[in-house]
Amino acid sequence: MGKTADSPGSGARPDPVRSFNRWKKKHSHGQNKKNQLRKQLKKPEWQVERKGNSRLMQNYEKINVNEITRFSDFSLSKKTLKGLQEAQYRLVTEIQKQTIGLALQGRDVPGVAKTGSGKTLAFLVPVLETSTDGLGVLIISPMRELTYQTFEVLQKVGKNHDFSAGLIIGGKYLKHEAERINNINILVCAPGRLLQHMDETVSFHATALLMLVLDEAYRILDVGLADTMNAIIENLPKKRQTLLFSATQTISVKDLARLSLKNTEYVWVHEKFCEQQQKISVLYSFLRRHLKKKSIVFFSSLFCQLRPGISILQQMRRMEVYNEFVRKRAAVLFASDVAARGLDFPAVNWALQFDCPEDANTYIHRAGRTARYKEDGEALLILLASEKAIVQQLLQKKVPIKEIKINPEKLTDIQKKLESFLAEDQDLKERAQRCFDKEVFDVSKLPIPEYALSLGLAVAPCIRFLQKMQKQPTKELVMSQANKVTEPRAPSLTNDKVEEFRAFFNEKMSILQKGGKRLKGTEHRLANDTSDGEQEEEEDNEEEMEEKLAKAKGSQAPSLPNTSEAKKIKEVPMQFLDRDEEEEDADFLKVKWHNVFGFDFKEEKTLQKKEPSKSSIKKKVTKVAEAKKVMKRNFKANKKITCTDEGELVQQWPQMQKSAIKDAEEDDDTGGINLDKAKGRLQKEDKFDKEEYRKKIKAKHLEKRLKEREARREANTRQAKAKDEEEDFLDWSDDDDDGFDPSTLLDPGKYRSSEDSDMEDVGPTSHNRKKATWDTLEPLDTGLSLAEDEELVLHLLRS
Ligand SMILES: Nc1ncnc2c1ncn2[C@@H]1O[C@H](COP(=O)(O)OP(=O)(O)OP(=O)(O)O)[C@@H](O)[C@H]1O
Repeated sequence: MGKTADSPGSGARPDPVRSFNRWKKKHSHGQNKKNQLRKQLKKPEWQVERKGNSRLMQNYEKINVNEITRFSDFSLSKKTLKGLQEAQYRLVTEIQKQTIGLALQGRDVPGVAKTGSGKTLAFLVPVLETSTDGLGVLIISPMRELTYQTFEVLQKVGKNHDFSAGLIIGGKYLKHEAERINNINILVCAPGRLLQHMDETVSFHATALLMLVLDEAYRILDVGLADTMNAIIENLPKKRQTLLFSATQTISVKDLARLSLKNTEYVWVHEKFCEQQQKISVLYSFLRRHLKKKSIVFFSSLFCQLRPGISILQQMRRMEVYNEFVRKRAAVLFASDVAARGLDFPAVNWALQFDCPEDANTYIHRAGRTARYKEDGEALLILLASEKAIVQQLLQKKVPIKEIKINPEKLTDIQKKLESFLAEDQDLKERAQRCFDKEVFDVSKLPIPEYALSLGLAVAPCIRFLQKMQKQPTKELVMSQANKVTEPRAPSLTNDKVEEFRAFFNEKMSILQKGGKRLKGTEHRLANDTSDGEQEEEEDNEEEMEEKLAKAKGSQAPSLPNTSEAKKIKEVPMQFLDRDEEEEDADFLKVKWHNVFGFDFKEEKTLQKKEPSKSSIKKKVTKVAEAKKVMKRNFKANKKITCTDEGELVQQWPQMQKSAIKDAEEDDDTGGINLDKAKGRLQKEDKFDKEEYRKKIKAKHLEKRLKEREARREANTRQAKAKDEEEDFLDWSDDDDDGFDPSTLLDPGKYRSSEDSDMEDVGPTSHNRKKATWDTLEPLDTGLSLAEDEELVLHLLRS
């Protein structure tokens, strides 16, 4: 019998479905076990991240600056790279290229680069790559506006990170800040408020600090903030990384020591040209480092015309200066181009060209003052970016040039020294200010603030003609318009800048003019002008500004979800981002970016733009209002008192009221100016002055006439005497009648007519003489009153 397919038998195949199910059960059981095991083995996210970070950190040492073009070329975390990409930052700027790698390697980096070169990201990227528990990073900026800006960028680029970041900007909400400041990993702040928390907030400490960043370090380390910064630094751990960023100004070696910088790499990013305001420091530093050499420093003739305080041309003409320079082994001669041609100075080590030569030929002549005959010598040309055209000319002339980078560590910044010299010496200061004289050169093409600094002037003088020039189109402009040339002369002070400054100034003024307690405080500080007044003033202003901000924010309240939140915002005008408390409890390390007060910077900005604050509306200040303001301040002018010949003390300035009518108004202390009364008083004063003046003139006339009469009388006496002598002579020559010539006698008529005298009758011609006299005699106008004439006559009669 045959087997059916269904019948079970010993050789029957197992049911595939059942066996699959059995296999599946077994396999999934194993898989579950594996999964469970895997789960057990899995590390927390933060641990994984740390591991990744340490892998990245191993790559830091391999960073090669020359190979960096994009942020992704650095060994950065995914979160930072994502943030950078989302903010459209891909390629690095020069300062970022030069500093980020060094900072990641843990070096202290003082970085100097011009404004707008991307310094903010240069320090924020390393900040974001610093993993931290507690307060790990402090970013200090000198001004409130800067802290805002920095915080905005930090918020944008670091949004994928889990740190908490906070911005404290001062104001009266110290307590509110104090409650939250401890939960911050990255703190952006201004120095004054930070120190206040260090002093007053018991729970606040920075013992775990890993990185200190000073933005605009030059200003933070300035004398005005020196005490505050020293106190802050005392509260920070010594073992930390420090990044300092500054625009154009050098950071002195002393300051670097103050911050106890170690393992420092100075980064100086410039276009390999000298900055205008550095020129003088470069020259000074060069000379200090070549004290045993003989150098000639060439200034352009223009510089000589500017009278830098030493008569350069004159000295060049003087042979003894020439001889002395030749004789000395080490000396510096300041020279103009006159010396560049022809004069032979043996053994000059350096020909230094402080001002760019007019052309390649002048360069060659100047450089030719060194390396004469078989001697060695070197030539150095200090070039500004605006003078780079000369490089091309020199290359054309086949002059070999080598670019030298200034080593900032060896550069002595004498800016402050220059400024203090000028502060002490008014004459020197005036000379420096005169350097802006338009006769000398085209000041409109100057970078004014930089040029002022290079002359030691902290503030550029007011250049009226330049402002006028900006208002009126120049000839060139008119011509260029006629020729449809679109590039007019570009004055360096734009109207926008002037307007910007004016708005800023008005705002500051309006803050000062506010009434109430605060104003009194401000006045007090102004009068006392304490040494750290600058900082206090800044913080006080900050408080005022913050009040304004609060007002602006108050008006924003309706757009907020509920009133309690709105109240919160109103109460806390500063941005203070910290971690959410609930979240903090749940996961201590995982702290999200969270804007507690729901404050939107953009909204804030547009709000400020849309709603011009009272202060930004330009107020027309009348002279009367200004005078009142000055009166309220109770300033007292200096007195100038001189001593007359008679020993009487006379007050010259301020002029005293001399009129007899010293009105009772003086006692009228109503606090304002009564214009009508003041006018009346001035008129009376004027009348009194005129009378006094007239009297003085009359007295002078009288004196003059008396003198004239005296002189005439003396002349008459002399003539009478001469006549006597003549008569004597005639008597004596009586014997010799033939020798007498009557024509030698004086013509008495002539004599008389020339005199308006009423003297005695002298002989037979007296009648004629009298007639002649009366014919020509005009009635005498003494210019005096009748009484005075009488007095004069009496005086004459008496004498
Ligand atoms: N790598 C980059 N790619 C594109 N834009 C950048 C980059 N770095 C910075 N910027 C932009 O350049 C501008 C200037 O940058 P930043 O404010 O950092 O300059 P700064 O040197 O700090 O200037 P200041 O001294 O005036 O503060 C900013 O608008 C910034 O967004």
